[in-house]
Amino acid sequence: MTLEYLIPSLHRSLRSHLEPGIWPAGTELGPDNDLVVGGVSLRRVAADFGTPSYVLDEAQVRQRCRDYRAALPDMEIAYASKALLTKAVARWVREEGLSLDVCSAGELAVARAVDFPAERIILHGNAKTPEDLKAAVGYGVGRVVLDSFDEIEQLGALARYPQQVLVRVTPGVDGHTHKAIATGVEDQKFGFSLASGAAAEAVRRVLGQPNLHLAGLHCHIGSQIGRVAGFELAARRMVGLLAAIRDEHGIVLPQLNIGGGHAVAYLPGEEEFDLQGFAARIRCAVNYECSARALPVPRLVVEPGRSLVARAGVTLYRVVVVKDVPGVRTFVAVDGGMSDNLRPSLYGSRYAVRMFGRPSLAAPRTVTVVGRHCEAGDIIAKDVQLPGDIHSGDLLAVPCSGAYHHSLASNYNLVGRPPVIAVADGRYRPVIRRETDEDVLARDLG
Ligand SMILES: Cc1ncc(COP(=O)(O)O)c(C=O)c1O
Ligand SMILES: N[C@@H](CCCC[NH3+])C(=O)O
Repeated sequence: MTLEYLIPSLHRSLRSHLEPGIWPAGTELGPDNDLVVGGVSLRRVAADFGTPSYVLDEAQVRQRCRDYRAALPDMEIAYASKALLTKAVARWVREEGLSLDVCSAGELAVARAVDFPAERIILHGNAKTPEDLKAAVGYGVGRVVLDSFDEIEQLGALARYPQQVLVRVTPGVDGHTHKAIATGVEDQKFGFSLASGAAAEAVRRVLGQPNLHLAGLHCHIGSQIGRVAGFELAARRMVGLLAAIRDEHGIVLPQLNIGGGHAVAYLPGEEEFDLQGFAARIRCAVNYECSARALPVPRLVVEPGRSLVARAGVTLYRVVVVKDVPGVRTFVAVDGGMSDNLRPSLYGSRYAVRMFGRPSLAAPRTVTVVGRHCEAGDIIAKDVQLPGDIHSGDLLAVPCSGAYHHSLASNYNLVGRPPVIAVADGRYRPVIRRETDEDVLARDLG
C-alpha cells in the first residue's frame, strides 16, 4: 500500500498539479478534477460535443506565433500547415503576420477561403499534381518549392508570368530523429541531392526556364529534431551552394529557407527546443559562411509546423472498457484511437494521459490506453499511470495533440473523424464538425 493511498490528501495534492510544458499555457484544474483550457471546462466540451474531440487553444497558437516572431524578428516565419489546417487556424496565422506553407490544392483551398495573402504562401510537395500546380499558379502563390526535374518542366510550361521558385536541396544532414521523418539524408524522395550535383543541375535547368524566377534555395532536414547542430550544418552547406551558384551563374539568390522540424515536449520532463539558441547559432553560422565567401547574407525563412500547434491541442476520450489480462496488463480502451492519433502506430510515439471530470482518491496504477480499432497496435499510451478506480464512462485527456493528429486522422472502421473545438477567453465553438454516418454514406455511391 502506497503512502499516497494512506494519506488521501497527500495523494490529492500530488495529483492536483499539471505537468509543466505539455498542456496549453494557462490550463487549470477546475472543480471535481475538471480541466480548464482557455477558460473553458473540458467536461463541458465533452458533454456538448461528445468524444473523441480535439480541443484547440487559440491563445496558445497565437502565443507560439508571437514567440517565433520575437525570437526571429529578422526571419520570415512560414507556418507548415500540414501539422494542422482549418480555416480558423489559417486566419489566426494570417492575423499574426506569418506566411503559410501548403502542400496540395486542398491545403491551398483552405488558405484561399480565408483570403490568405498569395504572396505569403509557399507551395511544397515531392509530387505536386497538375491540379496542385494549376491551383498555385491560378492563385498566384508567392513561391513554389521545386522538388524534381519533371516538376521544373511542368511548372515552366504552366506558369504565365515568371513564377518565383526555390529549389529544394537535400543537404546530406542527419537530424537524429525517427527514420520515417528524417528528410535531410541522401536516401530520400524529397529534394535534389547536394552531394551528387543534382541540386546544381536543378538550378541550371530552372535558370533555363523563362517563366521561372529563381528566388532562392530550400532545405528541410526532418521533423521533431531537438538539436540545433543539424540545422546549423545544413545552413552552412546551403550557403556553400549559394556561393557556388554565384560563381557559376553570376547571380546572388536572395532567400534561404531552412525548413522546420523544431521538436516539442510530448512527455513531462522532455526538453523544450531552444528557439533562442537556434536563432543565435543559425544567424552566426550563416553570417560567418557568407562573409567567408564575400556573399551578401540571404533573407532566412523558417517553416515550423508542430512547434506552433502541438501544445495547443488536447484530445478528449471516454473510457469504454477496462480489461484486466491477469499477469499481463490492464487495457483501458477508449472511444477513439489510431483514427484520431496515428503517431504511436507510425513512430512509436509516447503520450501522457490524464483522467479528468471526476475526483478520485484511488492510488494510481499502470495501464495501457488503447483505441477501439481492429488492430492490436492501436495504442494511445503504453504503461501510463491512471487512478486505480478508472472505469467505463470516465473521461481522459491527452495533451500535446495539436500537431499531426487531426491532419493525419482517418475514418478507419468508419468511426467518423472527431470535431475540433476551439477555445478562447472562456468561449468555445466547433471549427471542424464531427464526421457523421451521413457524411460516410453521402460519399458512398452504392
Ligand atoms: C518542407 C517542410 N517544411 C516544414 C515542415 C514542418 O515540420 P515540423 O512540423 O516538424 O516543424 C515539414 C514537415 O516535416 C516539411 O516537410
Ligand atoms: N507526421 C509526422 C511529421 C511529418 C512531418 C511532415 N513532413 C509526425 O507526426 O511527427
